[in-house]
Amino acid sequence: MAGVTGRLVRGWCPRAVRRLSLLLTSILQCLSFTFLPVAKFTQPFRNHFGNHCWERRNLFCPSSSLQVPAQLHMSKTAMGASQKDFESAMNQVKLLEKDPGNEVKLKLYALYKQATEGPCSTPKPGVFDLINKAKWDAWNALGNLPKETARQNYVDLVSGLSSSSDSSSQVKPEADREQAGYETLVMTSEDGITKIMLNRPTKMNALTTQMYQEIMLALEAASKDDSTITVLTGNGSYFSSGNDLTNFTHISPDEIEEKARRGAILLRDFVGCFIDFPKPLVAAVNGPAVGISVTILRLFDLVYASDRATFHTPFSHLGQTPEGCSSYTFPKLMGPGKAAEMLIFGKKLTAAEACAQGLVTEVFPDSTFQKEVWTRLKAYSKLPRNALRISKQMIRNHEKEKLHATNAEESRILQERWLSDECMNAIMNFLSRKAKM
Ligand SMILES: CCCCCCCCCCC/C=C/C(=O)SCCNC(=O)CCNC(=O)[C@H](O)C(C)(C)COP(=O)(O)OP(=O)(O)OC[C@H]1O[C@@H](n2cnc3c(N)ncnc32)[C@H](O)[C@@H]1OP(=O)(O)O
Repeated sequence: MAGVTGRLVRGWCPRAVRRLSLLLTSILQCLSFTFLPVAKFTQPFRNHFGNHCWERRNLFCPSSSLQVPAQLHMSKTAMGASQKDFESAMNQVKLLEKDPGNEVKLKLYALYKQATEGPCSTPKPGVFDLINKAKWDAWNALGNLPKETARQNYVDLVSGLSSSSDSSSQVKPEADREQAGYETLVMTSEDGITKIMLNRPTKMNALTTQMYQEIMLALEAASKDDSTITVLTGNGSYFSSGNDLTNFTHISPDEIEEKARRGAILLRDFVGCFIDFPKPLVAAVNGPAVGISVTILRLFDLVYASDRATFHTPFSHLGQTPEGCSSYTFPKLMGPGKAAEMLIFGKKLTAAEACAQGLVTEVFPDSTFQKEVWTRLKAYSKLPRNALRISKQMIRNHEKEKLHATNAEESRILQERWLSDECMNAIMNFLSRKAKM
């Protein structure tokens, strides 16, 4: 007890901890509504997708543990899906033998609606109409995602599901063979390009600890596969809303120091993977980016952005400090004044502003973003692979040591920040905003 109290006095104010604990209890009580058994949930999806032999599952599975994924597939993907591809994907969905789980079904539903009807404009169902609310939320979360992008994402998702369910009954060609499993990403490979797509669109692709782990595994796999270029992008309306602030919840006061220590190691390892990535790495920033999803961009070789994207690093607002090597790369890139506006004062940049500062390589209209980016990348992927790889490493090697040192220092400072009242109060504010809604 004395040890716990000591830690509280040093780090977290006890009143604030009690407040957080009460708040979390009430949030958990609210959330327990969503972990309902599920017979209720499957039927409406079957109505839409046909009568499959799907098991009953929970609609939302709590998935923020540090598990290594159970199964994963690398599948071929359609990067510019036609109406025919889309219709064929709809037929494939009906033939799936394995229940893909309610989370995936929600994504399929949302993408289908977006692809066929455009942005959600129907009234939000009442709070007790759980099924329709979940479906509405999933569709609404896609924002103004263009119909053609939704169609393509639908085809990509179905293609992944089909190859995963085929794998038990067929031997596939080498390039298509099942590799491992991800729950929070979709990883596909085609035409010399490996695409890693962040796949929590209803949470704006906020990064859970599981997601950091899966991205590291995916980068490791991509660094060794036979593709020429690796691309990171987001599913839905956001590129990513940065660190998932619920990473800070479910922590008792006596665990906090250890969690912060492990969080700092996770952060250092995660950013380290981008510093060391050996092949050309491209970010296709499909929508707004927040926090760490902005800072790491400087570690990419190309950053293509939709004109809908924004770039926001509200670290001070969260009682936190810069990471992703941005305390070194941003001032070097845009000068100390502009870097201070972003990193200290949290100024949000438009895509055009980020391009003017050199953070973004090129901006494309949202309506043609996917088509133009993938056409460009397909052409680049035909260039001699080894030359691309060696040139990238020549550019990166000048400052690798400095980047690793910066990364280690930023992670160390954040470890301390996470124990501060400023940080905890900011996270409480975000979570209580949710609890009030
Ligand atoms: C002890 C510590 C261990 C920690 C280990 C961590 C290791 C690595 C740390 C790396 C450091 C990184 C720092 C950062 O990235 S700082 C930036 C953090 N991000 C934010 O502050 C953004 C917070 N989100 C928002 O401001 C808004 O959600 C947003 C503007 C993005 C969108 O607003 P909008 O109104 O359009 O949509 P909603 O808010 O309704 O969002 C829809 C649902 O998604 C949930 N959501 C979105 N973003 C996050 C997030 N970052 N964390 C948690 N949840 C998020 C949101 O709550 C909604 O969920 P519900 O539908 O369930 O309400």
